[in-house]
Amino acid sequence: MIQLKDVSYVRLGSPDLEQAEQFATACLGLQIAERGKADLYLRSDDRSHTLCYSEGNPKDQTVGFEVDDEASLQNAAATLEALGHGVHAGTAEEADRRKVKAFIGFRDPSGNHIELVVRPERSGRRYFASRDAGITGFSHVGLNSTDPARDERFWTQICNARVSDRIGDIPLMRVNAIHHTIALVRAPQAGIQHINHQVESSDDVLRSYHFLNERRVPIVFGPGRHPTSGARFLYFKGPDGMIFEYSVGVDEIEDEATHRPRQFGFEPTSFCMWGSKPAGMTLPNK
Ligand SMILES: CC(C)c1ccc(C(=O)O)c(O)c1O
Ligand SMILES: [Fe+2]
Repeated sequence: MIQLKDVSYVRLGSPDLEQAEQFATACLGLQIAERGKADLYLRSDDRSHTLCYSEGNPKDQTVGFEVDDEASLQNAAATLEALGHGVHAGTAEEADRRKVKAFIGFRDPSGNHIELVVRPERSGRRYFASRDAGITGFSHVGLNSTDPARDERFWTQICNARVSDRIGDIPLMRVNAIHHTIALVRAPQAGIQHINHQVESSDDVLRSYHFLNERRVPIVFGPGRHPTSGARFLYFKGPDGMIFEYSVGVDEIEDEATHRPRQFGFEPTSFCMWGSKPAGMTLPNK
């Protein structure tokens, strides 16, 4: 069994790094950690980076998850290869570019590009962004899934994710005590469905709603409150249509042994208990 510890980073291809930088710093509220030759590294917490825009095709999207050590990485590679997943062993140069000690890459059953990493770099300097969005850290991703039941089996049976709750066929899965780190959302093709950052307070969510609205950043859902994790949220669109979420107050699962996932219907009230309806996201809005 592969034991995922946490989500580590997202890498997104971008045809326009300047536009990506403008959005990430002036709207989203991330801090520039470094500008490489073709990479823009961004921070949201005490890690060296949690988002990297890389010159290229916006369809190139990767999520990195941390595993314990190099032995776990070798075991993970063997497990995945035995299941028929092509595994790429990252070269030293590729690992440097990701600021990790070592990594492997593979595709999940829907075709999402996933990396498992060992020893992602931390920063000794405190995260300090030029826009005060109240971000406390990168927290979870939504992944497109062409078959959520199949992919749920992959993530739970092979990668030790546990289902905290389900909305219709969307599993919200945890890899540690936090309610969820991965959500699988039905879609016709692979891709990252959304990228979540936690913020400090409900005030930050509402402040950002007005701030982003004034700057004509498309708000696609919220402000609202998820009945599943209990979090107050806001979703908005960034470059190349990528959806970002701020949320605050995500539950933790107190007792791993006794937690039973709840089933919610695939309807708007299961996504927002305040009555907000998604617009421009592939979620039910009636
Ligand atoms: C996948 C969807 C939109 C979703 C549903 C529930 C929660 C939550 O309980 O926090 C999310 O964060 C989501 O992104
Ligand atoms: Fe989310």
